[in-house]
Amino acid sequence: MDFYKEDKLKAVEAIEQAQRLAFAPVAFHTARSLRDLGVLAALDEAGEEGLNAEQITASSGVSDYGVKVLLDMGLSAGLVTWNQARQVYVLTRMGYFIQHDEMTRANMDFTADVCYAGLQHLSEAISEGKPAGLKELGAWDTIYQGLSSLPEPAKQSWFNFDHFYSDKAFPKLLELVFANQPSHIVDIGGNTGKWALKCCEHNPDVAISIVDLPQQLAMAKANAEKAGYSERINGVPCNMLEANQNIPKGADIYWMSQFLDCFSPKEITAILRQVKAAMGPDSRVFILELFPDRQRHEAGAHSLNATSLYFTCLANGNSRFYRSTDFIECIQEAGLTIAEQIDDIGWGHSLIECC
Ligand SMILES: C[S@@+](CC[C@H](N)C(=O)[O-])C[C@H]1O[C@@H](n2cnc3c(N)ncnc32)[C@H](O)[C@@H]1O
Repeated sequence: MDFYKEDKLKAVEAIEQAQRLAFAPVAFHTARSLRDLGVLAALDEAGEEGLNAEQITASSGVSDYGVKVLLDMGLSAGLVTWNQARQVYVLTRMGYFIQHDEMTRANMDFTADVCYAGLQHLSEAISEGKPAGLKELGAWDTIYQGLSSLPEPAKQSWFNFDHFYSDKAFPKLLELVFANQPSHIVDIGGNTGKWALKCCEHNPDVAISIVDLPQQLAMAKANAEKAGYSERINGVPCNMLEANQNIPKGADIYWMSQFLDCFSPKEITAILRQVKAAMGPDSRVFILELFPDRQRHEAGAHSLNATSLYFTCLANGNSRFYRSTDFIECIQEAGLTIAEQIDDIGWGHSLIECC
């Protein structure tokens, strides 16, 4: 990956960065507290004039001690600047993004509510090949069995994170997927049914079969019913890790969005073989994934590499966001042929079409 080919830091910068990393959890929680306690909002409203500690206390209700101890760390973390002459704090651009940017919020809440407690078990997860941090959320073997019953706020943050990334990609994806007017789409790992609902809204005739674990399907079915699409969306309970007979056969499209990254390479190949066996002569497979090595910006690769460790520590212990080169090997091993790959959809998704 081109972003990472050289060591760019001089020694003095490297030791400074090492300290930033050593205290990174403190900076993280400081930023989140400043956001959630309304301190960043108060500073945002004040603009370039800034506010002194007394004014921030008056506007946010946070104690004088709280304002000063948090904002002094905020200075070190780059969230605010300090005007010595006027004794005021001023919000920086980074502070602005922590307060307002939707992607930053989705990432931060996911990290805090879903991953943070579990990540302390990372070495154990790597040694055992199991999601050793998941016990911090519930007593399941993998997070997928527990998705519909995650405790709050983890549940909300998990779904916000997942949907944030898929929602942005939907308009372009609908255009690509409906180019050949499919009448039956099988959405494997269809989750809450968001994609199925979008497809039904987009096209009045298409029918969707959502294939997912039984406990997940209840939520998808309820959503389909609520939207008035229960006749066009059906649920197929199915554990794709078991040899299945019940994946609908001969559909126009087999759709897998952010699904295959939930599995190990061996499992991905086995799942794709099952899909291939269900395909008819004109069926197409569309795989929507996020690949660290296909990102335009280093921040994209950074986010994906970090999220991979959620898979390690909390999801199932053996999956990740793969490099595209590794992923393509699984597709080829399953006997599928790649017809097209389109990168840079939404927030950095890649769509692979296979036949
Ligand atoms: C990360 S979500 C993807 C959701 C959705 N497709 C999207 O793009 O937002 C993964 C989905 O795969 C489902 N899943 C995980 N393991 C599965 C399995 N063994 N068999 C069937 N579905 C599974 C989960 O229940 C979940 O709905």
